[in-house]
Amino acid sequence: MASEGEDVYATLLLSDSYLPGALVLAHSLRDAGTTKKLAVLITADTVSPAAITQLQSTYDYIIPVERIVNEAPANLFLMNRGDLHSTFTKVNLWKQLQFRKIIYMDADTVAIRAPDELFSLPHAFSAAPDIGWPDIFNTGLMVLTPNMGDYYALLAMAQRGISFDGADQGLLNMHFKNAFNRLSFTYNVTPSAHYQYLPAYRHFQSSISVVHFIGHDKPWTEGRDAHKGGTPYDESVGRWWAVYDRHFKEPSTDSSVQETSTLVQYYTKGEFHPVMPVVSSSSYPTYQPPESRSETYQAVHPTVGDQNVIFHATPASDTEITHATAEQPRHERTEVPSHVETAYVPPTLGVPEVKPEIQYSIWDASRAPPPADSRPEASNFPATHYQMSSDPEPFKAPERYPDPPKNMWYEVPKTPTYQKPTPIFPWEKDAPKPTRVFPEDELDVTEPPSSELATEPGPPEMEPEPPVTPVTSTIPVIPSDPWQSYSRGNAWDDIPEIGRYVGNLQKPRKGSVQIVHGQGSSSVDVSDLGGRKRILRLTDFPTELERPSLPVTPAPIRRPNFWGGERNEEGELPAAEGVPSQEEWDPAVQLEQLARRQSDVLAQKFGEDSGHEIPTRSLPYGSEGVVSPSYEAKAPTRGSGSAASEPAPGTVIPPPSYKGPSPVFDKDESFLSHSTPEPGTEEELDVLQT
Ligand SMILES: O=c1ccn([C@@H]2O[C@H](COP(=O)(O)OP(=O)(O)O[C@H]3O[C@H](CO)[C@@H](O)[C@H](O)[C@H]3O)[C@@H](O)[C@H]2O)c(=O)[nH]1
Ligand SMILES: [Mn+2]
Repeated sequence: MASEGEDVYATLLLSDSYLPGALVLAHSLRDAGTTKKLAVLITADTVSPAAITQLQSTYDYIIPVERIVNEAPANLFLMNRGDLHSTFTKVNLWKQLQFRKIIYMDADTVAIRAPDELFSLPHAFSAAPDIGWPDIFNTGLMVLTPNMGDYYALLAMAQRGISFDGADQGLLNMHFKNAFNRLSFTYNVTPSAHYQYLPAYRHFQSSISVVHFIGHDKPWTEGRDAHKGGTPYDESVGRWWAVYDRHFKEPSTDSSVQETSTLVQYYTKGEFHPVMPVVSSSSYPTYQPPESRSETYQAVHPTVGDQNVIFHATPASDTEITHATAEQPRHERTEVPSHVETAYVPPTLGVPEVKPEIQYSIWDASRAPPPADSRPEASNFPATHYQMSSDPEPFKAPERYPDPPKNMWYEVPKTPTYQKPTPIFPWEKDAPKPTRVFPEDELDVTEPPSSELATEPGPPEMEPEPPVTPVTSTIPVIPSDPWQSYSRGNAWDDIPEIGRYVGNLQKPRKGSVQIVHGQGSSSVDVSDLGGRKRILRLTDFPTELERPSLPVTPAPIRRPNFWGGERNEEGELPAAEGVPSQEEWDPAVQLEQLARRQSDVLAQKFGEDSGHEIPTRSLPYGSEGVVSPSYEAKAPTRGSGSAASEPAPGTVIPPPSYKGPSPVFDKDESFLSHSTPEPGTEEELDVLQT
């Protein structure tokens, strides 16, 4: 753990592919004699354990941080650097509060001299100008004071993808704007293959502290022979390789370095020469190397057919490392016995141990076809077998789980956001505070509750309106027989404000409200004002005594009849013209009259002497001599019936003709010619019955 307020050099490793850079940087600082500690921020999801192990040999602090990915990386492609999708992770530097000051250096920088003096700067943030746009700073070297204010501001920007170049340099320049302490360019010299200002370089060359290999190509991805010239860039690349060779070039004089350098070589173009442990010695045919090459050794990757090997560094990295081993100087090795077969151990699975007694393959794929009897390429891939657990013990949860992350942050709102809604109803203003009491808490209460609430309300007290007293207790005592003392009142019946409110609502309809006064009545006329207490018992119904008796048959509702006629004043239907009144209508007499009339007509038509005798016929069985009890023979008031033609009661009626009505009947002959209307609707029948 870092001591309080320590100064530290820090770099960032987002992928194994920058491992050579990170290690060369650390060694360059150490070699330059810095007294400060070295820290490396790593993203554990994209850096392999083998790389971390390698870092531990050089760095004092390995600090895992959350990877911050730019979710809107469009601007990155403007500079063709999609591989910089996660450089926002640099933001995590600002929350390393365990350090007083940090000199951050990209993993693609190399120190010519250690710039320890930068720790003494009073400024919170310092950086050197960028060669592409000198008004802004380059973020390959920054002197910063960790603080959470900048951290949260930068994090918020990063999460929104705010950066003009899609990476950290655009983001940090947008945040700090011109508020940065501008460092000399000598602290972050960024030469390129196209560097043109040679006189300046020569003039300031001796004061250069740090060189930074900006751009897609890095010294370790181009190989040691790529820049052998004398340009400023070539010279800078040479400085990098000098540090590399001091620590990682094989054969190393330092045995500890030799044991752990394989992974670095793997990510350094031209430096990887895998060792292949023996897997079998006799069961496979052997390969005899050509005589001419028997004294040299060239290790090759056995899984590919030629010597240009491309490895994907990590699943999360899109950086490719190319090894052109065919161009590399061959390493002298002991001659490999001809009977030895080899196997490949991928360096990412661990750093293979190089033991002097291990013997090597001698087939050079660049010069000869594969041995005729060799095994398939992938036959020696390592295989791991996993077995299902046969442990019968049920799973037991551990006693405690790891603590939640400490760096989670949530600000509890200081003032509650809840606001009481504005009252709508009048009673809301003086509403009693709600309380919650359980019945068992109240069992020892002997005092009955508020009489107005718990007992049957008596006659209303016509008192001057008392001041509003809020209901103090809403907890009734549970009686032995709850039905006896059950109140039909409501709490709000006793609150005058509610009475007034409902009264106002009902004002326009006051006249039609049925208010029952009387003994035992609990209702009070809402119109009965005059300074009296107005109580409206909405839920109280009148007792049986109070209720007026209802008519057995309710009076029918009179409506316009279906003939469309108006009612007369009494609401009766208008009298039909020519229709005798009910009292005057005796159906038996009418039948007789009809029959007789018909006979008369027939007699006139056919003559007395026609020879046709109209037979007499009795009335249908049971209807002889039937006279309506209410019948009183009267002269019809209207109609065509003649009084003279009416027979006296009891007269024998001649039998009717069954020829029925026919054209022989003249138009105006006096017999019943109107048809009986359809029976009326129920309403009309109601009217008729009364
Ligand atoms: O696959 C990767 C990519 C980047 N890095 C780290 O991120 C840094 C920035 O990437 P780099 O390739 O060095 O970017 P530059 O080519 O230097 O590009 C410029 O633009 C970058 C994005 O704005 C800035 O981070 C640099 O400081 C600036 O010099 C590296 O040094 C590493 O520390 C990795 O570890 N792995
Ligand atoms: Mn860089």
